[in-house]
Amino acid sequence: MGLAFMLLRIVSTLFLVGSIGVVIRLYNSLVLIPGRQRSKLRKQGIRGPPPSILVGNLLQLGKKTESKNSNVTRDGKQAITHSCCSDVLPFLDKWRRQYDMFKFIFRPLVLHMSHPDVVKEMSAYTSFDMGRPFYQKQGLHPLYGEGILHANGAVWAHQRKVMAPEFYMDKVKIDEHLRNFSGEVISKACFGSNCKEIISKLRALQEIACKKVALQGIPGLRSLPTESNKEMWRLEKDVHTLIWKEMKRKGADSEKNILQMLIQGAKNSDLSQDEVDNFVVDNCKNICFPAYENGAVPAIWTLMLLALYPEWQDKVRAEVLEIFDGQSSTSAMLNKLKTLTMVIYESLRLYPLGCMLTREAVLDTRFGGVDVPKGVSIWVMMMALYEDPNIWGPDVHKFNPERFGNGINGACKPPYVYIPFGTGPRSCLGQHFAMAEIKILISLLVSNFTFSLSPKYRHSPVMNLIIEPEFGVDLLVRKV
Ligand code: HEM
Repeated sequence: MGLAFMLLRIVSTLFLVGSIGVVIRLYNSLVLIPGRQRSKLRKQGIRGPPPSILVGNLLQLGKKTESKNSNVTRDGKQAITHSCCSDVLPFLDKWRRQYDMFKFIFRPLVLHMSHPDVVKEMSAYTSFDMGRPFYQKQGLHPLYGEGILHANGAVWAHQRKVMAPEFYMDKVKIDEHLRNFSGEVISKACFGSNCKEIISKLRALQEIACKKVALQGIPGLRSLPTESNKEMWRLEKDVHTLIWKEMKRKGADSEKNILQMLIQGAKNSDLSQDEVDNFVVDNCKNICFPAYENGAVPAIWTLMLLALYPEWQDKVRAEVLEIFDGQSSTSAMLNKLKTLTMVIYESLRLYPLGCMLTREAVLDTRFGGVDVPKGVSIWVMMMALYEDPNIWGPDVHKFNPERFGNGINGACKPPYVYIPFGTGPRSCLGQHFAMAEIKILISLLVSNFTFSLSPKYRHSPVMNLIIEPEFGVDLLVRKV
């Protein structure tokens, strides 16, 4: 009895001490450390809306304005205003004005900046990086060089798909077509064949991740065994297994694709077999995940804008017909598509793929004139920069590709604020691939069809990890 009582006392004491330890730890990481960080930043004049514990201001940030029912007419220019920042992140837009324009803290650990100078410094900074991906460390750049050429080939190989019968229909919801197209392109470029299952699972993974985006910052949430977390883990595992099978199946293949380049690069390293497998699978995942959506969505926005501004559609068509002259495209031809490049740049300004660039201070650092404590995340709000009249002039909310007539340097002051593909050592690995894909896709479409916005189209940019049209884009399509 006495022994049992003693044991019970020991266990309950251990439990009590353990619980107190956990509470102290949580209090420290959720209240004390962020509080200290906030106070350091506040002393330097950086203010922001009062954050709540755990989620800071994330829930407010996730709220968007009611989707507008824009009655788009065939010449619907008046019906659409291009003000993505205030549409997608209305709170951010409000706070930006309220708290000293550009600098504020918006959740305990996040320092929010959109001052142009910060971007310039960011491009030079490496101490903010948490390490470059392995393929970069090894000097492997699977999407540069031959990767891009391969993308060209893959896109052209799909020319007939774009011209499939459903595209001759009068009314087309373009989104699914372009997503399927982009999925096939990256699948071919990466694996040498159309791995529909991998792509559809990545899409499902992205849809779940979108729903959780507002809650991402809540500590520990990702590891709770909730239904959606379990579904996400299952999908992640499935994608991993499918890519692994693909890798084993094609191991000795002589075909030139990203998978082969990764396998080759990994083989030349001193990694163990297990590490090689994980390296190849993880990199394929990292490349396919952004490529699938990122290839399609900018093309969807560009088509929406060309449908809305037929004069630019005509200019792009004339340029494409003149340069391609009935032949298949080459890299040199793509480089000559100046008007189309200007249109794509303007489209990425008004409807950027992501609204921010993020870095974490891994050390106490001085950055943008501010002492940034270790552990603070810095979010550069690209979207806010793209809607700043001081940078772009009074027509900032207008679609005016002409502003890129003299390239990025001529379009904005200072030029480094326009960074659709990010900046520094972690900038977009697929930027040349993406530009080639979008250019070829738009060229094919404008040279075969004319299009205008359908009255069914509802303009409502929404943030689902990336900024996409909430209800898709409905076009009226006619064969040229
Ligand atoms: C127009 C389309 C695209 C845009 C606007 C875009 C934009 C971006 C941006 C802003 C980043 C973050 C850069 C930074 O933090 O500095 C990024 C990273 C990345 N993108 Fe893209 N992207 C596009 C298409 C693609 C495509 C098609 C692929 C793959 C084929 C791709 C692969 C990647 C990868 C792997 C990273 C991570 C790079 C790293 O962390 O080192 N992207 N992209």
